[in-house]
Amino acid sequence: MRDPAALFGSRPFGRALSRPGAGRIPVTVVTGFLGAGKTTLIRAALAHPSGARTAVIVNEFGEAGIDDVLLRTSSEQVALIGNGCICCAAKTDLHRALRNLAAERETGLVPPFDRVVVETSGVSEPGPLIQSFATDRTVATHYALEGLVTVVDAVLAARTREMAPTFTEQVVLADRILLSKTDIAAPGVVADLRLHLAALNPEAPILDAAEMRADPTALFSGRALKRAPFHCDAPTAPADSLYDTFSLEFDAPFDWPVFTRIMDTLTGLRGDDLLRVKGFVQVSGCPGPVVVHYVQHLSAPPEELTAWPEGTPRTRLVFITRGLGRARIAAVFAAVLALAGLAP
Ligand SMILES: Nc1nc2c(ncn2[C@@H]2O[C@H](COP(=O)(O)OP(=O)(O)OP(=O)(O)O)[C@@H](O)[C@H]2O)c(=O)[nH]1
Repeated sequence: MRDPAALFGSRPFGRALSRPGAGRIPVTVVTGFLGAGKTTLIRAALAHPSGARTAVIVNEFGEAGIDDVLLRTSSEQVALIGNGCICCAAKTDLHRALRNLAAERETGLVPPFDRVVVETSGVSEPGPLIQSFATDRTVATHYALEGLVTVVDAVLAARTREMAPTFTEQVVLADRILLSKTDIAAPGVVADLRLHLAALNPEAPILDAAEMRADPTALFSGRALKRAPFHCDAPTAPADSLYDTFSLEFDAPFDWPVFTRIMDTLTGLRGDDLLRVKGFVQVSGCPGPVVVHYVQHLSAPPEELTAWPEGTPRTRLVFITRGLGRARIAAVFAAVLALAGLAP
């Protein structure tokens, strides 16, 4: 591995909204639509020794924090903020988290850290977030925004850009674009996507997320931050109004085949509208939770953790859908469980 410290390095980019100065803490913002691979990227970066003194701020869109639990295994300092997007209304949560982190760092209340990574929720508009680094005096005093990295899902990008305006904003404002899931995308799709992304944002290098995860050196080297192209004085439609977000919890453990049948039914019937499902499943015979991820029609291989991270073992699933409410999803769970002779 080359010098991985450059991943979080304090070398400023040429033009920055707040110029990194002595003592300021560099901040890297990672954005990308729901399920694009932001947490996967950050976990990989934190797993490297150079990521040891990194604080992570996670903004999750959903009722229950899943990413923060996964990231906690890699960083000593993880803060979960809000339950929604970081946009005009919610950015104060980010300010508060950054201010608290700075204060706690000075008083030694938190383990020492040299840099901060902010994982935005998949539906966040990054413009107001970037702007806030220049407009909030306390934040600007303590922090220097180093870069905006946007992760783009190579399999689902075409579909996502049709349904979500935030996708385009995330690409246009990026200093680095990372293509994830190129390992499972058709080569022609990847080539077309590269052309589309290059047309949207000719300045940002388009890199492979898997390569960045293996060797993060090139991720943040020597690019200028773009200036946010708009102001947030005028109220914008809150991104979360486009989506239904809720969680479902179950006390009884699932038989794995029954759980997969439920999820196959859901993705088969309404995969287009099932934007994101993630969570911990309590599976009969497994001592720890099984971490599951679904992004529209795609499901990832489940990951079994050795122990429950917190609290009583129980299944906890976060859903982010387009027009599918809690009751409809719960009905599918109930129907398949009933077919299997089990009560929900
Ligand atoms: N095959 C493949 N899967 C990937 C890649 N990157 C991420 N994934 C999978 O995609 C799923 C979603 O990844 P996450 O890292 O949780 O995505 P995210 O952007 O943090 O998701 P949200 O926070 O919910 O918006 C997980 O199952 C990952 O294992 C990749 O490059 N290739």
